[in-house]
Amino acid sequence: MLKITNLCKSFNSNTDNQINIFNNFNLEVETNTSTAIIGPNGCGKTTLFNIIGGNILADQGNIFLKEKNISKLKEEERAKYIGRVYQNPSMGISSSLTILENLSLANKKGEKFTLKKLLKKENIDKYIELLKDLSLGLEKKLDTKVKFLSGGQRQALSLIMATMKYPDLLLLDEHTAALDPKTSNLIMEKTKKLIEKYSITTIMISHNIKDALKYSDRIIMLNGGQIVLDKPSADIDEKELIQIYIRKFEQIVA
Ligand SMILES: Nc1ncnc2c1ncn2[C@@H]1O[C@H](COP(=O)(O)OP(=O)(O)OP(=O)(O)O)[C@@H](O)[C@H]1O
Repeated sequence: MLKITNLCKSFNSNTDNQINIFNNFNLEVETNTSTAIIGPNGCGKTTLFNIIGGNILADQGNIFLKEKNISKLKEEERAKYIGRVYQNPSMGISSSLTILENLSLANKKGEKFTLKKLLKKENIDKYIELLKDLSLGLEKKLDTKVKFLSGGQRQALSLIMATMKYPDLLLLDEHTAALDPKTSNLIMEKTKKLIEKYSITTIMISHNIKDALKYSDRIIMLNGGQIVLDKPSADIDEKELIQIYIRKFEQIVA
């Protein structure tokens, strides 16, 4: 359902600082699967997400989502089909707006709206149900500004905002990396629940090998803009994967 063909991307092209990230990169991801992408710092993971999400354009190549070529669509148009949660709990969410306002904005993603229409509380029951599902008590804080929420609460809210329009693809960019271990586990479990509930095709970037294996069907290891390992998660255990990682990169991120 997601198909990337012959992707090429360089930064600072034709300068002394040219960085070649992807050179004829190809990837296919099946519908309703969960893929984890691991790989060392700077190997191109976030760049891949930025290209899929339309934050940056590829130099060459095509991206098909459900057979539709989205390569030339603007970021706002792709947002109708693609949800994203970032590593930084303040990205993808407006700190100075309330929970209700953020949810209302997410609910109108990809649509034209007026401010009056946006703030209409017509969908409040839906928001309350979604928040109740998180079991974090956020449904009682609809009028609280997001800047007063903890990192974990923000990531949970970001998850709801990224999935409430049932995207064809969910991109999780190290979305628990800034959280303490307990909160990280909590958010991973909430993520799993949401993905399963809505059957969302997901790609997750993680430096946490354990989580990558536990929460995905497929593991892809990237290096130098190339896939150097591609296996069903069930076919590899944590120890083996860490050993491969060390062998390939001579560094460990467990
Ligand atoms: N807009 C940009 N302009 C110039 N160089 C960039 C830009 N975005 C990314 N890069 C470079 O491209 C390379 C890949 O970056 P990217 O963020 O995709 O790596 P990553 O695998 O996500 O790393 P990490 O695990 O640290 O998040 C890095 O060398 C980075 O400095």
